[in-house]
Amino acid sequence: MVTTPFEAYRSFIPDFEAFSQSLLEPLPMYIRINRLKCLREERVINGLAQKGVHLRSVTEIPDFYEISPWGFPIGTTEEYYLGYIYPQTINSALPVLALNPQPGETILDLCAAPGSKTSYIAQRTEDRTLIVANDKRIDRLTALVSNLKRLGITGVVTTQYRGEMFPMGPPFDKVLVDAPCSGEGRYRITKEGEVLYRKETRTDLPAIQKGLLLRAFDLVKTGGIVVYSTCTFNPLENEAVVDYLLNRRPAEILKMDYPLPSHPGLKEFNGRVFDSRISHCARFYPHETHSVGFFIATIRRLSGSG
Ligand SMILES: C[S@@+](CC[C@H](N)C(=O)[O-])C[C@H]1O[C@@H](n2cnc3c(N)ncnc32)[C@H](O)[C@@H]1O
Repeated sequence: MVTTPFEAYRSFIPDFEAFSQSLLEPLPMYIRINRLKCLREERVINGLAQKGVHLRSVTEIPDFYEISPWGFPIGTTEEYYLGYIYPQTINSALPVLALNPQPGETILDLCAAPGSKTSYIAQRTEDRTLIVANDKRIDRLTALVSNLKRLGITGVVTTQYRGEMFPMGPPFDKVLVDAPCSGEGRYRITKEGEVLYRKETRTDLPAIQKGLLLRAFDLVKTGGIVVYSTCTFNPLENEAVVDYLLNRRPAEILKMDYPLPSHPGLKEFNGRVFDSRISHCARFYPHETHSVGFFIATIRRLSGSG
């Protein structure tokens, strides 16, 4: 039996033993082909094959490929420097697919750096949407700008605000809140017993997440979409945050068909009962998706004052 820090979640994580076992396996590695620059995918497939790297198309997610061997330093290849590929885990595509960005829309990515989702939004819209990519950290925004430049993306404006205080102005069509979180979904243990991706934080993450989601909602137009995502299992950073919004604003949670296996949002946790609409949120587990753990709420702003 594998011991993990997730015993408190045993009651709701499906097939808990398989889940725990999966945390001992290395994380599969994926890339996205950047079609804004790479017009012939054979160029990438053949170029990487010459270096001993093989690609398997992830049929469920447009533009994504699993690479083998997993540990290959893909960020040192010519294909990476030319902006033809972007290393990105498959779950990270899901909030963008949920946002369903369309050319001509104005989209705010409230916690954007280093730009994995911003750049996928640009790719999905052929760089024909105006994206405002915000992050509170300048060092991470610098990485975002460098990524966008390498990928050949032009339709992005960057801003540096605490998202909770992002200035009110003309409303956006859509807002993505890929929130700072405890990152539990990235937890793995190596054969040597080393714990990967464990984050220690003294910050009150749920308080920050609630502030970000509320502001995102106020920044989107009536009928517009807010997607809230985290890579953690913790219900206090997921369902409880969405519950907080539902109690304060006129919102609807959309029931989505995600292309990877998912489970409904929880009805309750530790005796705390959540709004029944939260069952339309989606939870993703690493042993079922072969990727990191994830949570997504796709929210529509309704008219009215709440
Ligand atoms: C999960 S990461 C975002 C990853 C990014 N969406 C991507 O796909 O590349 C969370 C980001 O939120 C930023 N952040 C943390 N607190 C914030 C706040 N109060 N307002 C805005 N950004 C914040 C962090 O600097 C970090 O870059």
